[in-house]
Amino acid sequence: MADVREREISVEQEHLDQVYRRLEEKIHEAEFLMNDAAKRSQVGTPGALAERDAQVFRAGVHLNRLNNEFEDFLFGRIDLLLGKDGKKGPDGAYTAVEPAEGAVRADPEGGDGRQFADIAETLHIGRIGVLDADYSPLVIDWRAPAAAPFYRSTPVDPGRVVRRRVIRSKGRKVLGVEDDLMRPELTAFLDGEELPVIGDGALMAALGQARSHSMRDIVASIQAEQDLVIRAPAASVTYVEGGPGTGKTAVALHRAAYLLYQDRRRYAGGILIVSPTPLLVAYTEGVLPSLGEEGQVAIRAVGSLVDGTEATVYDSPAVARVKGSSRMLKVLRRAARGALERDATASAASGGSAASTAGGRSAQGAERAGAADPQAPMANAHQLAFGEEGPEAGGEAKRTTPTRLRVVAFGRRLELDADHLSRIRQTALSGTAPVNLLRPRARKLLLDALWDQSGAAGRHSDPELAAELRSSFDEDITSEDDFLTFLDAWWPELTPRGVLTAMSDERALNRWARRILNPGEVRKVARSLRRAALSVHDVALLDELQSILGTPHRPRKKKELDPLDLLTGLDELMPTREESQWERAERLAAERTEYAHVIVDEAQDLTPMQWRMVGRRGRHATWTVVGDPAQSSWSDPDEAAAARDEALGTRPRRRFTLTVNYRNPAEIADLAAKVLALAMPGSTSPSAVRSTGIEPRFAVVRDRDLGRSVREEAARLLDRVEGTVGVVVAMGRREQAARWLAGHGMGVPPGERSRDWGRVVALGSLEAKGLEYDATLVVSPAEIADESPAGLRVLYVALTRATQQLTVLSGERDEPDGEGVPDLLRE
Ligand SMILES: Nc1ncnc2c1ncn2[C@@H]1O[C@H](COP(=O)(O)OP(=O)(O)OP(=O)(O)O)[C@@H](O)[C@H]1O
Repeated sequence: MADVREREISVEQEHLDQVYRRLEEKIHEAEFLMNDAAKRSQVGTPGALAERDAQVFRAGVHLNRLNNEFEDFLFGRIDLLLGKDGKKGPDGAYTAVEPAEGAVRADPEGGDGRQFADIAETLHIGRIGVLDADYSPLVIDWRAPAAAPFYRSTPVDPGRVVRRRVIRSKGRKVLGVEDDLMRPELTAFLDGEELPVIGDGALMAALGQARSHSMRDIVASIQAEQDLVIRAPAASVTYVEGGPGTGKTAVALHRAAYLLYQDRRRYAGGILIVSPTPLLVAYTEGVLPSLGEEGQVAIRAVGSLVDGTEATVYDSPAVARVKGSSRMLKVLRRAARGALERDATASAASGGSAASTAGGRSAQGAERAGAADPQAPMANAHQLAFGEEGPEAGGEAKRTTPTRLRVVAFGRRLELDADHLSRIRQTALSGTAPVNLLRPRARKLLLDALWDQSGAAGRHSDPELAAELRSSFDEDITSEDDFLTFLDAWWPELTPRGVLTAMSDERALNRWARRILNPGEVRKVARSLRRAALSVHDVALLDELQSILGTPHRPRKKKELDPLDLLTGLDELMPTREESQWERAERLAAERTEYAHVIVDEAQDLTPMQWRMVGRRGRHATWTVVGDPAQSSWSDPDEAAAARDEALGTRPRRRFTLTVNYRNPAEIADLAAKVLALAMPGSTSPSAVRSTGIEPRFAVVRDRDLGRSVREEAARLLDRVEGTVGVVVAMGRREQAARWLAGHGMGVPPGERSRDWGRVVALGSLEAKGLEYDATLVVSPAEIADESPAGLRVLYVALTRATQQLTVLSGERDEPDGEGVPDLLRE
């Protein structure tokens, strides 16, 4: 058998060598194109320059792909029977292909009923397609319709596939092959020799591998039910549900690569993948480059969807529940209008007037603080643990709204008092237009009121003269610095951050949240907004505020010219350089706020406000939404579902369910199923595809020393697995757990120094979303479950992270029995 294996490896090696020879030829071609393009740069006509840019762009992309060091560049092969004429299935894949009549023949001797056939075609599958010089395929791109049978064929429905082979290689060397036989009843021949079968199949080989801190692609072992999702047509909404470990994240990533391959032009508009945490972004972001796709896909954590924000702080569950709820929408709308008038009551009460007068005090500086200030205290983000409220944003100079406007025009002193100003503001604010876009309207209303007061309106009966007089009146006033300073203070340009800061004032928030939030909620939300860092839930509020406020139109800055060129007149002679195709692509990617396709991972966790934020990024997009309601950490799934439906609109949905758990061995999946039964009675868990024979371990905190027990149990797991260990604790303990694992304040015994603690990670329960480890230590199930209304579902997530071993550590609160099994996990 070893001989056969070696022989089969050398057969694949020969093929790989041929592929590399061809790739080298293609690299030379691409280099030639680049050089040729460089030469054309000598020719200066605009047409030639544009053509050169386009050519360099294409050749550069090509070279980049070919030079990319693909590990296992070639990974698959299928051996096929002679087929009927191929027909495309509804999704573009050749699934309907069946063997041709007579492709399989019965034993000529009649003997034991065995069947025989000849292999008519062999296809190699890889990360990108490579054609030979005569255009015959040496490697087929895994996303091409012809590659679909590699994934879709099963022994139940084999189609033309007799043998599916996964080829393992590193660089240019083939290391091994694993075969699955799709038609075991058949004796097949290739070039007159019987087709050999090597190994136990690729899936089991892939699943048994140790995990690292980044996810691997599954391109060599995608299963049939997953392939249906990956290749589903992109129209409307593709909706995928499946329990933990069913490959939802993997499928979502492969789908992005598939869509790009299938319609690159359409998806030049960008694909956005929304992920729940920065940890999951970091874990998954290597998958697309390994599939040969980069650039057009943005993977963003839900706390980083607004440019320039990277929120990692979590609000306490009570605060998150309010901030995530769609009740906030009305509060924000009121706040965005109310923030214009910050501290009006306070300043009126103290008799203060920040009015701008023609020769009197000016409101200078009034606009610098508070709502209009982009540098308001929240900009100063730093990491805080869940539940901590952090330092108060004190010491900020409060912006006060001027309560009087005095100007001198046409030799008369004119004045608008607080009541008048307030009426003008109300008139300007009527309607739903974005607040920042209403400033010109407010300015116009002020001028109208001053004009009325001036009495100049009746001076001329001739309409032309009257209009002239009015426009010189307006000019007179608006050219005064004091009027402009007043306007800036009275109707400042608001920023989302500024309004959020204004909402940290409990009295103000109370006004804006009247009959929407109760006083306790107002207090908590205002307090949470006074901390220095943005929370993950604040980001959706910022985004909502941005759309409520609007961005005032600013004339585009004129290109700056070199003063010397201006002096010498050279600027007239120098043609302005056209933006190159490359620069344009980069600029568009940087400016992109809407996408052609949006993929939402862990969709069950999006709050209503987050759905609104994500929805704004895909107003004209097609969608792939993957999630598992049983893992939802949001307390009110019905409210979130309504917001989701609003974001997705009336687009039709195509639903898929994934049913097999590839991550957890049966021993761990069975334990997790007990919590699922409590968290969502009646729902079924996915079936685990393998078992290890290793039961979960139940440990109990020793000597009431939680920290030391955590470290001991983590060390024990480190010794038992080759890859990573995740220690999952309640959110309130995440920083404490990191200190325990670092050994702070504990004497570290000599034996421990040799352990590789870099393989261990401490995680708050909400951060464990989507991640996986070789081994997991779940600390105090009761603590995790009690932390929020969705606590049992969060615990279910924590228990389903391990690919090999699981330890559950219980404290007193878990009420462990004699075996250490906590109350929540008993029968
Ligand atoms: N066809 C496959 N071949 C090999 N490995 C697979 C396959 N499908 C899934 N896996 C592996 O199973 C694990 C779980 O996959 P993934 O994280 O995508 O699941 P999930 O459904 O998103 O889980 P969760 O809901 O818990 O976040 C990953 O390690 C993934 O690589």
